[in-house]
Amino acid sequence: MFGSVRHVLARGSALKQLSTQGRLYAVQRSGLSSLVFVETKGSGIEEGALNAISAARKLSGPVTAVVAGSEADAAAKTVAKIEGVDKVVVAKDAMFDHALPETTASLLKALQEKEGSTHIFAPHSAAGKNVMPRLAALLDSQQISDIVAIEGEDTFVRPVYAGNAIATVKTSDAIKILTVRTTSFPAAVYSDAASATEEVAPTIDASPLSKWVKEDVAKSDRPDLAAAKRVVSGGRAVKSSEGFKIIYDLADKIGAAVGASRAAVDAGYCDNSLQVGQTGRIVAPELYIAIGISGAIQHLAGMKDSKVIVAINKDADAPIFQLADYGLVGDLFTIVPELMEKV
Ligand SMILES: Cc1cc2nc3c(=O)[nH]c(=O)nc-3n(C[C@H](O)[C@H](O)[C@H](O)COP(=O)(O)OP(=O)(O)OC[C@H]3O[C@@H](n4cnc5c(N)ncnc54)[C@H](O)[C@@H]3O)c2cc1C
Repeated sequence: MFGSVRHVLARGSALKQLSTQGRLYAVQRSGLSSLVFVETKGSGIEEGALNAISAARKLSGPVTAVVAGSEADAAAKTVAKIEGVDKVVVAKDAMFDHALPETTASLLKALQEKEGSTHIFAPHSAAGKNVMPRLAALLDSQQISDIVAIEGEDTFVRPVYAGNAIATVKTSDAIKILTVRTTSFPAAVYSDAASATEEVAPTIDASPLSKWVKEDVAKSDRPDLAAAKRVVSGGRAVKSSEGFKIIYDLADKIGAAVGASRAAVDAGYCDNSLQVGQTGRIVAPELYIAIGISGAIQHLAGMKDSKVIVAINKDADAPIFQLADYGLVGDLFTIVPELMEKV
């Protein structure tokens, strides 16, 4: 089902190459260099940056991390210790808080021009997906989204059709704008040595187009879905939010994060931050247990790279069993309590 249909898409017309020729020469003369957008969380950073830095490291040339926000100086101290980062540029200004897309894109454009970067990376996170297309438009480039491998300085691999095919994309754009599927690149590690940091204050204005209102995040003591080693997910078959409790119980028993299908989320059985799939979170844990989930391609797109997949479903012909390493056919309300007794 997930055979890799490979095709090469050559992008960038001759006209476009001519129009960007000046910039192409400018970036080629100084060789490859990458800029990585690191999203800050107050004085901390979003972990996806570690995977984006690993991806950038696959190219030759220096890697510069961009840290922005009112506490960027504190966050920069963390980023400077990430292995593979050659320099951290720090834009300490409250206008960069919350990675508002238009303002952040303008910052990255200014830094690309300053550094002469050939490649700009961000995680394929909500912020990355929001900022990078705007940056691509500002730089007259085309974004390549959700890359899972890098074959060369202009050639990248990404899933298409909800992960049912793999496209190898070759771009002739002078500046490559890339979002990275974080589960496909190892997280960069921290070291004792710190790279250089440089404070910058580019002359850009905060965009009036979007403003920060508030954050409404479901609080949970369970492991974070994206980083968890084990995930237990429930589908429509749990029938209600009370029924979904069985998913939480098993997850807590084995120290797992909780996920859900879109049908379970849409029915209001659980919070939408738990949704796994094409329009939810992409996960690749060591163990994924899908309970009462049929295995629609949009769900599989978010979990098919899990190392071991266990499916519990009363329909022996459910598509999820084509992907599962272990399958239990039967009623989840019988099987899950039995399983909990045994683990
Ligand atoms: C553009 C688009 C994007 C989408 N994005 C996502 C996404 O990100 N994530 C996602 O999950 N879906 C997504 N979907 C929806 C997707 O197509 C499916 O509708 C959804 O995944 C189905 O959820 P489900 O498996 O829980 O429900 P169902 O398909 O209804 O499956 C329920 C399963 O439970 C089994 N079952 C029923 N009762 C029991 C029982 N008592 N014990 C055991 N098994 C039982 C049934 O046999 C069935 O296989 C998207 C759809 C579209 C069009």
